[in-house]
Amino acid sequence: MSAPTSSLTPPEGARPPVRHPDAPAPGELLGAHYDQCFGCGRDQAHGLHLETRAGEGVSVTAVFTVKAAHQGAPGLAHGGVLATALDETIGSLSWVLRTIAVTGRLETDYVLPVPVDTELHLDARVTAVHGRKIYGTATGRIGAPDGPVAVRANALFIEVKVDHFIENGRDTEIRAALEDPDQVRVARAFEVNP
Ligand SMILES: CCCCC/C=C\C/C=C\C/C=C\C/C=C\CCCC(=O)SCCNC(=O)CCNC(=O)[C@H](O)C(C)(C)COP(=O)(O)OP(=O)(O)OC[C@H]1O[C@@H](n2cnc3c(N)ncnc32)[C@H](O)[C@@H]1OP(=O)(O)O
Repeated sequence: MSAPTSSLTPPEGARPPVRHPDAPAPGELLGAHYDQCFGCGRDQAHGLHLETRAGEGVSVTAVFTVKAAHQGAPGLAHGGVLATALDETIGSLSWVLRTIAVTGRLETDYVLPVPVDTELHLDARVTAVHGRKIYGTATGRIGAPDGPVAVRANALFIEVKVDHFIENGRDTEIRAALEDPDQVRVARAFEVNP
C-alpha cells in the first residue's frame, strides 16, 4: 500500500518560502489586518485580541490570553476558539510574505486542555509555497514560549487578491472598509509584490 497523501503535504516542486524585503522586522508588533477581525481586531469586543509579532525568516509569534468568554467546558478553552487562534496566527504570516491568503484547510491536534486565564504562546511559519498554495504550521504552548505544547495545526492557505473580499464581503462592511484610509493602506501594502 502506498503512503497516505494529504492536501497538507507540499507537492513535488514546492519551494521554500521567501521573506518579503519589506516584511516587518523581527520582533515588530503586527497591527490588525481588519479592526473587526475575530482573531486580531482591536474593535472586536468578542474577539481573541491576538498580539502578533514578526519573527525571523517567514515566521511569526503571537500571544492569546484565554478569557471566560472562550470556554467550551467549565474553565477550559473551546477547541474551536483554539483552532481560530492557530488559524489567525498562520494567517498573519501574510504580513511577512506580503501576500493576501485565506485558509483552505486547517488540521488541528489538541494535546493538552487549556484553562481559562492561560497565556497561550503561539508560533507559526510557512513551510513551503507552490503556486498560490501556501503551507503553514503552528504550535501553541501554555504559559511561555517554551511551555508545554497544548495545540498544533497544519494548514493550506490559498493566495487571493483584495478583490476576493470586495466581491464576497457584505456591502455595508466592504463600503466602510474602502472608506477607511487606514484599512485601504493595509490592503495596499499586501498588493505590492516584487
Ligand atoms: C477592502 C477590504 C480589504 C480587507 C482585507 C485587507 C487585507 C487583508 C490582508 C492580509 C490578511 C492578513 C492576515 C490574515 C490573518 C488571518 C485570517 C485568518 C484566515 C481565515 O480564516 S480566511 C477565512 C476562511 N477561508 C475562506 O473563507 C476561504 C473560502 N474559500 C474560497 O474562497 C476558495 O475556495 C479559495 C479562494 C480558497 C480557492 O478558490 P479559487 O477558485 O481561487 O482557487 P481553486 O479552487 O482553483 O484552488 C487553488 C488551488 O488550491 C487548492 N485548494 C483550494 N481549496 C483547497 C482545500 N480546501 N483543500 C485542499 N486544496 C485546496 C486547489 O485544489 C487548487 O490547487 P491546484 O492549483 O494544485 O489545482
